[in-house]
Amino acid sequence: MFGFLEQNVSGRRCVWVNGPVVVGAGPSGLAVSACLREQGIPFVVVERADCIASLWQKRTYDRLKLHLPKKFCHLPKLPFPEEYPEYPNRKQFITYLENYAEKFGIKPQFNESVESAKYDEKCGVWRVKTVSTLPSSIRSETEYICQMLVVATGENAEGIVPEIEGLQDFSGEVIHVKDYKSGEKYNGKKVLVVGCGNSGMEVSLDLSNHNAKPSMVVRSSVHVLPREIFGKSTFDLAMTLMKWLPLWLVDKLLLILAFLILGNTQRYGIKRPSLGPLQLKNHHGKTPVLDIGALEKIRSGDIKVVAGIKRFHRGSVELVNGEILDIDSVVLATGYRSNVPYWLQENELFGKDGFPKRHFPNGWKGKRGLYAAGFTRRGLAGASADAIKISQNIANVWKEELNQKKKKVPTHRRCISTLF
Ligand SMILES: Cc1cc2nc3c(=O)[nH]c(=O)nc-3n(C[C@H](O)[C@H](O)[C@H](O)COP(=O)(O)OP(=O)(O)OC[C@H]3O[C@@H](n4cnc5c(N)ncnc54)[C@H](O)[C@@H]3O)c2cc1C
Ligand SMILES: NC(=O)C1=CN([C@@H]2O[C@H](COP(=O)(O)OP(=O)(O)OC[C@H]3O[C@@H](n4cnc5c(N)ncnc54)[C@H](OP(=O)(O)O)[C@@H]3O)[C@@H](O)[C@H]2O)C=CC1
Ligand SMILES: O=C(O)C(=O)Cc1c[nH]c2ccccc12
Repeated sequence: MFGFLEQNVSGRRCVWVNGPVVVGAGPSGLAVSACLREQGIPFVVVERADCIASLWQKRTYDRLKLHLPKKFCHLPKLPFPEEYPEYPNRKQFITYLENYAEKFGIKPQFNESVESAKYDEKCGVWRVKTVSTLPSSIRSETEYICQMLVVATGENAEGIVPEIEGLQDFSGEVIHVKDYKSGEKYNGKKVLVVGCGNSGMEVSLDLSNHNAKPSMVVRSSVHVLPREIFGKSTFDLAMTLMKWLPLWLVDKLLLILAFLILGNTQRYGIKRPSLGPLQLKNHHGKTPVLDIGALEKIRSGDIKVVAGIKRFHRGSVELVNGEILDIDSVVLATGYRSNVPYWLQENELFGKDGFPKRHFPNGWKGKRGLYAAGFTRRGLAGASADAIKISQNIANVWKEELNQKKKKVPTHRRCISTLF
């Protein structure tokens, strides 16, 4: 896969990659790599962490389980083991991904963070610059040069930390939910959970299960659906209904069923958005909460629902309705963002928000050999769909180029002398 490897005068390693460079070794990067391996195409995977699936290994909490049934979450060419439960837990999912990487011989370049990637028009190549993330190492840099680039850095690359008045002066611990592991250490503590997406709901539940006292901030609205309806996955049911009915009608049915099972969530301070849950997910990327028990705790008062935040004080928080709550700690479950705009110097495929400008199913391919995997806002199933299309497209380009090379001298040779 490495054409050649050299040290240039400034100490930067330059690596010519025969085949695509894949940025990110999460489920999306692994899925693309596995499909490329099956097609016999060489590739290099670059990963900033020291392991595969770093979101799952390092930035998720102990009790996490997939919230969609396993048939919607496996990657291409390898279903979950039969003995896995319907909703695999975090450890099982990580084991599955490790076996996946092993099976397809995926060996990422770990501890290398991509800091910039730019298309070199003159040479017709992508220049992908990485910096070592190892703390003790001197800043070692590598430049990968390739003709195809697969962006697989994820929708959840960075935690969003909102600027809230007084937060700097708050005397207790403040963490983003990506650093939350368990409610164990919060026993007896009053914890403000900011945000009511799946993270905020599940962390509030975990805190309550560990005898902490969570208050969850709901500043606007959210759709809460039961994870299962009459023993069948709500997501599965929705997918089945969508084959026959328009989205708005499926939404109406889901909301009727949710009302019958959960009751009126508004009674507990949780307003529903005016757009239905699937329409909201499709048009705005906002995931409905699939409830695994938080609502019951809200009903019983073990999780308190509170209004938006006005400002923090040293040991308390002031809400927009004037209420003041004494709190010991804060968990910011305030969402994630893509980091693509920080490093990819391109503005045709990706927009300013770090997501492809064109929506599913059209956002996976750009120009000049650029691809986006895992930005469909459709979870793991979306990542798998991208991987299949991307690898197929790369295989076609690859085979075409091989045929052309048989006929004439490859064009990139002209450039090599100017690269160093
Ligand atoms: C808590 C949580 C639970 C979820 N549960 C489900 C679920 O049950 N079902 C479902 O379908 N989806 C779920 N999702 C959606 C989630 O997006 C996918 O599960 C999946 O992790 C996405 O894979 P990915 O490879 O696209 O991104 P990631 O898993 O985030 O992987 C991206 C990788 O790229 C690396 N990276 C980022 N930037 C750089 C850089 N500049 N240089 C080098 N490497 C970089 C990261 O370190 C990371 O390892 C969940 C998400 C979260 C946050
Ligand atoms: N078991 C599982 O499989 C789990 C899956 N996930 C997935 O991970 C992804 C990320 O979820 P999540 O981390 O919940 O992020 P989300 O983006 O879904 O939710 C962020 C929440 O934070 C709120 N918020 C943001 N800023 C503020 C602020 N300044 N004050 C008050 N509230 C604020 C938002 O409110 P508003 O709507 O008003 O902006 C929203 O409720 C989702 O796709 C989710 O499904 C997460 C956890 C568990
Ligand atoms: O868990 C997530 O974040 C997902 O994106 C999975 C997902 C894709 N489509 C959905 C619709 C409703 C709930 C979850 C998902």
